[in-house]
Amino acid sequence: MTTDSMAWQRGLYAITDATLLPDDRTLLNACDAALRGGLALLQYRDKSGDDARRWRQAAALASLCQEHAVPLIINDDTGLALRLRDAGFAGVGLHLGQSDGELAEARQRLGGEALIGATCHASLELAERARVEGVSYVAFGRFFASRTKPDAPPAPLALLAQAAHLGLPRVAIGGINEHSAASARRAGADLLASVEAVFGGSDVEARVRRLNRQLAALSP
Ligand SMILES: Cc1ncc(COP(=O)(O)OP(=O)(O)O)c(N)n1
Ligand SMILES: Cc1ncsc1CCOP(=O)(O)O
Ligand SMILES: [Mg+2]
Repeated sequence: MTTDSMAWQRGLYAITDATLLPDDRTLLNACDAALRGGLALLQYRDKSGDDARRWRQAAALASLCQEHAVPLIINDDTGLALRLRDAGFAGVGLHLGQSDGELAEARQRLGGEALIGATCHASLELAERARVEGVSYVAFGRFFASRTKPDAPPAPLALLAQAAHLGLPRVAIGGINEHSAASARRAGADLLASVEAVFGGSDVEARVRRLNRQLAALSP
């Protein structure tokens, strides 16, 4: 797989959740279904602190994502992303929040090709700094109420248009679902990042297909 294609820059960005997907089988089945439904990006987000589990699950997802030619983004953990890359998995990227380490250092360690994203909350200044540090995309939000991360700082939709000058794909996160995706897209989001709308129900593939149909109806 190569990530020099632009396909990752627009569409649905699914993020895993250890509460909704508590064991390996549930996680892999759900991610496989989501990938079949059509994702631009998949993020592995696991706060368990269990290194063996995180390696096992991330490696299984990296293999799955490679089959589907979709980049796998590792949340928070530059070391895990590097370890996967060094194990030979293609298309492994990284997402860092404001307390998750230095973006410039991650860029230097992962190299120029890796997809690296940054949480910018509601701040254009953070996004401008992240761009200087070499990120591939900037993420803003939360834009709507989120049960996954209810205390994430809120952001106004108008920010998405204000970030256009950065020239980077803009991710909208926080409460993105079939009721809110259209307004986030119309406000300027290139990528719609979601946990619950993708993984919060039984038929994951159908949920993803529904969201994609909605987005396709709004394009270009
Ligand atoms: C695409 C995307 N955007 C934002 C976040 C949030 O990152 P962070 O602020 O570091 O919070 P945690 O996800 O680590 O709880 C994200 N993970 N992905
Ligand atoms: C990780 C994160 N960062 C800001 S909101 C959020 C959670 C997104 O989950 P959901 O799509 O279920 O609101
Ligand atoms: Mg983080």
